[in-house]
Amino acid sequence: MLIKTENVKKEYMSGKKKNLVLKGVNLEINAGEKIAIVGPSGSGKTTLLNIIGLLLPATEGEVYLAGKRASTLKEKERAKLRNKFFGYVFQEFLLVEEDTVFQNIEIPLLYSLTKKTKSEKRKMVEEVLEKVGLEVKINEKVRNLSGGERQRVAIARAIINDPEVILADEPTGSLDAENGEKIMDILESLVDKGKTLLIVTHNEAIAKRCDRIFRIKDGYVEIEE
Ligand SMILES: Nc1ncnc2c1ncn2[C@@H]1O[C@H](COP(=O)(O)OP(=O)(O)OP(=O)(O)O)[C@@H](O)[C@H]1O
Repeated sequence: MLIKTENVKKEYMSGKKKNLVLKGVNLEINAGEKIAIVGPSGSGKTTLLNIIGLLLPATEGEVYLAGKRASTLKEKERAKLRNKFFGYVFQEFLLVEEDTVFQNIEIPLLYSLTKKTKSEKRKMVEEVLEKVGLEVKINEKVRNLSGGERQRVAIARAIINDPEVILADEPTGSLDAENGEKIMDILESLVDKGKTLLIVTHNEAIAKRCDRIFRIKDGYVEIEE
């Protein structure tokens, strides 16, 4: 088992009122699985994804990543997991508009422990761009790209450090059906090569393409095989 959550709870404060969004989530995810996280707006999908991805602390409960207890990790180990274990794909892309596709994708390499030469970096960026079918745009500025192309750049950046798990928050949300399907094709091809995928989606057609669906309802997760 690659990822496990044990009785994960998350409470937010909105003003003086407490809002218990996750009331006790128990999940087990195996390597190579394709999981959709679905549920109504505000049900806690992004919250759950971010807790699993070490971007947000749980109020209670525990997350295990490759057997390690997340709560006991030192900051350095957490940073390493964020950089190497997870690849994050968000809807808002978080790309640098004025920079080229190459410059945007090499960013995670700048934070990696093993320093790369310029030509090594170029080769790695070319390889991931080939995986997402965007080689020809390597020197294009991001601001000149379409929504679907931007999402492909975001995926390329997420996989450049060869993560084990891809966490995707509504990666098809801003795209039309055809481009959304194409992005899903790319994510599926990565799973075929051994990666694990957790994808938050409102789109039932995208969810149906996954091995299992985690449906958040009233703070708990119902699992559909
Ligand atoms: N930082 C925060 N502080 C207070 N409340 C928050 C915070 N982040 C999220 N919430 C609340 O927690 C609930 C769950 O939010 P979350 O973004 O996880 O839902 P979601 O299922 O991903 O929603 P959507 O489908 O609309 O993106 C919402 O009611 C939201 O307002």
